[in-house]
Amino acid sequence: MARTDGGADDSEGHDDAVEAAFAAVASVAPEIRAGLPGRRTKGDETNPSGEHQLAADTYADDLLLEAMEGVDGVGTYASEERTKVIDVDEDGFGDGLSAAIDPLDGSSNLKPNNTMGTILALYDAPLPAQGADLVGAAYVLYGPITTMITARDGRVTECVVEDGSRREIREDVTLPDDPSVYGFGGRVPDWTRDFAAYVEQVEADPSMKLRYGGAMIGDINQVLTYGGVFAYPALQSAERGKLRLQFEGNPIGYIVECAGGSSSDGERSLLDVEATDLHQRVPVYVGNDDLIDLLEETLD
Ligand SMILES: O=P(O)(O)OC[C@H]1O[C@](O)(COP(=O)(O)O)[C@@H](O)[C@@H]1O
Ligand SMILES: [Mg+2]
Ligand SMILES: [Mg+2]
Repeated sequence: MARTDGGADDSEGHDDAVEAAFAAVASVAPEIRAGLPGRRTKGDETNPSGEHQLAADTYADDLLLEAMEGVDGVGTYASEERTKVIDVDEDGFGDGLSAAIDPLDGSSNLKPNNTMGTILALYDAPLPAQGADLVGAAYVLYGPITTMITARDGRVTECVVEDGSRREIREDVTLPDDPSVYGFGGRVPDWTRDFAAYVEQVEADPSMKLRYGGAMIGDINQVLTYGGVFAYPALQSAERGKLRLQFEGNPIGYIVECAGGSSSDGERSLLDVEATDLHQRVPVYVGNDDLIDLLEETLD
């Protein structure tokens, strides 16, 4: 399902802060990328979701915190790698937008040298916040080239990141009408019966090809490019799935909805899911409207 307004509007004057936050993430993207060699192994420390952190996860997190501290209009910083929200405004009162960041998305892809990303969500509300309070979201894709997708006010733009600056390569990015890719996470035997029934229907369409890369950002960028559906579903062993609402589900739902697609937790738009905890998980289904409608009908 898609919300009709694609999240909160930007009329309350956050334009400069949203733009500055996008620029700040772009500015550190080359440094994050350059720091990846030598930070590819897991350490003993775990993040608040209980996953072992790579040196690269915490390295990227530190750089992004520093970058957000310099952004006027951003009041707080939270990330997948930290337990608590941090005040980053000059006065230390946390006034301004809330930035929620997945510093490295798909970090288990670092060992086999595959695609990864960085995700930014900007909420006009204290964290944890509902997706409907988003005023902007973005991601960086560390692929063969570094690109960045930004979304705000119902519009999505794709840029190449060069020397820490963005050069626009595609404006008004929308999902193609003739979807051709799908990527579904979780072990197949762990899928629910209803989700397996959905997959069967998707696979019955001869124009649909499997593309699953183990980094949501890589898979989402394929959906934005070719049209289709990405899911990290509710599992028999984990009814809330794997991905995190504040750092992953909400910003990706917002971006896909701004690009004319739909998002769902199985029942409703991701942007309508109640936020109860900073690190709460949520099943994520995003893609072309028809494919998400079919998903919601099948899971009903
Ligand atoms: O290894 P799995 O179970 O396929 O999980 C892959 C999924 O988990 C993630 O890596 C989770 O993100 P993090 O790397 O930020 O923890 C997604 O990017 C990806 O879609
Ligand atoms: Mg992630
Ligand atoms: Mg991560």
